[in-house]
Order: sequence, then structure tokens, then C-alpha cells
Amino acid sequence: MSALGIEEPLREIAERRYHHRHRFNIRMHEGVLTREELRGWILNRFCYQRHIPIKDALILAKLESPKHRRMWVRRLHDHDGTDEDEGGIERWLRLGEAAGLDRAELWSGTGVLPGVRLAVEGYVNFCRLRGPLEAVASSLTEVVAPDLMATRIAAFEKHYTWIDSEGLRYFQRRVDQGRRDGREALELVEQWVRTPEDRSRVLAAFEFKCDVLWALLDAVEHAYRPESRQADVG
Ligand SMILES: O=C(O)c1cc(C(=O)O)c2c(n1)C(=O)C(=O)c1cc(C(=O)O)[nH]c1-2
Repeated sequence: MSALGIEEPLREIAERRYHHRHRFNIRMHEGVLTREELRGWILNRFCYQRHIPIKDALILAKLESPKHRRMWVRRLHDHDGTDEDEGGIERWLRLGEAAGLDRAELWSGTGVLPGVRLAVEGYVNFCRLRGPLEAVASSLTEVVAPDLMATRIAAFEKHYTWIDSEGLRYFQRRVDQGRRDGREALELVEQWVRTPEDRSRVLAAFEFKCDVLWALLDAVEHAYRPESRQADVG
């Protein structure tokens, strides 16, 4: 199946359903989030971050060729780190610290919203239960994530200067890692797709993943919106 057969419909779905369209991200980029909203997002996104290597380990166990496993295992190192590199989880913790959050609090999971927990668990279980084609396809949002991250870095540097720029290293590193991951996963999926049914499964997995990211932001937006917090207190 040609690249046109997968990448174009993926990008069409992303245009409508990827979380760059979510109001929380739009407000983040406009620079209008409060400190509490941004801290709430960082804390809750840590729940997603810490589960990425777990879902990648589940995918790794489904790959039958050494070549594919060698490619995929690098994702674990990207997040968990190596002797030479602290890794993405550590960089996310430093982002949290730069925003005034305590790393012990991030690790404790206290404050992770029910909707976030369910969305992340849904993603991990999807990768646990589905076959390799769908599990790999669910990572394909990384084809579009790097552009969003570049926008986010610019927005943080412009609007959220109270966060030390050292904290942005997670996103800076992730732009290139995400581009490579997205390209590799797309190549794998293109090799594997043989039938229209396979193609439909890939697109459905991608839609599911868009829903995971959307649901995560819905939960954060609802819980930390300044007006809803006032209403909760009242
Ligand atoms: O901040 C974002 O907008 C964003 C989005 C995504 C994504 O689209 O799944 C990932 C990340 N960040 C990210 O940092 C990351 O490590 C990551 C791994 C994966 C994946 O599905 O394997 N997605 C993403």
C-alpha cells in the first residue's frame, strides 16, 4: 500500500481530532493559562509520560524481528534514559520542578485526575490487547506531534517566562525524537498493511489515540479552569 494510502487520511483525521485543536492547547499557545492550570497540566501529563515506556515495552514484546525490536527498544531508552542521557521522564520531572512542582509529588500520583488515569490506562490496555499493527498505529500521532511541540516551545518562551527555560528541554529533545519515531512507525505500518480491513484498523487505532489525548485535556481543562475552581470552592 502506498504512503498516500495511510499518511494522507491520518493527517486528515489529525486536522479534525488531534489535540492541537483542543481549547486547552489553544489557550496554552495564546498565553492565557494561569499558573495553576499549567501546573495541573504538567502534573497530569506526567501520568501519560511515565506510562509511555510501559506501553512501548508491551509493543516490543509483540515484534517478531530483531530489526524491529532494535528500533522499538530505543523508545524505552529515550524515556527511561541511559548512562549518557537522563531520559524523557527525568526531563519531564525537571519541567515540573521549573514550574514549581515537587518531584516527589509528581511520582506520588496525587492529584492525577480520574479522567486522565482512565485515558492513560485505556491507551496502555489498547497496546496490551491489540495486535502489533494496531498497537504501533496508535503511536502514529507522533507524525503530527513535533509541529505542535515547536509551537508550544515558542509559546512557553514568550508567555510563560516564570518557567525556567531549562525546563523546556523535554520538548526541545522530543521534536527530533518524535519526528524519527513517527517516520519509523509509519514505515512499519505501511509495510504491514495488506488489505482495506488492515487500513481501517490503522485509522481506527489513530482515532482512538486522538481520543485518549483529547480526553486527557478535557479532564485537565474541566478541573483547573479558574471559573470551575471557584465554583468548586463555593
Ligand atoms: O505533548 C504532546 O502533544 C505529545 C503528544 C504525543 C502524541 O501525539 O502521542 C506524545 C508526546 N507529546 C510525547 O511527549 C511522547 O513522548 C509521546 C510518545 C507517544 C506515543 O504514542 O508513543 N506519543 C507521544
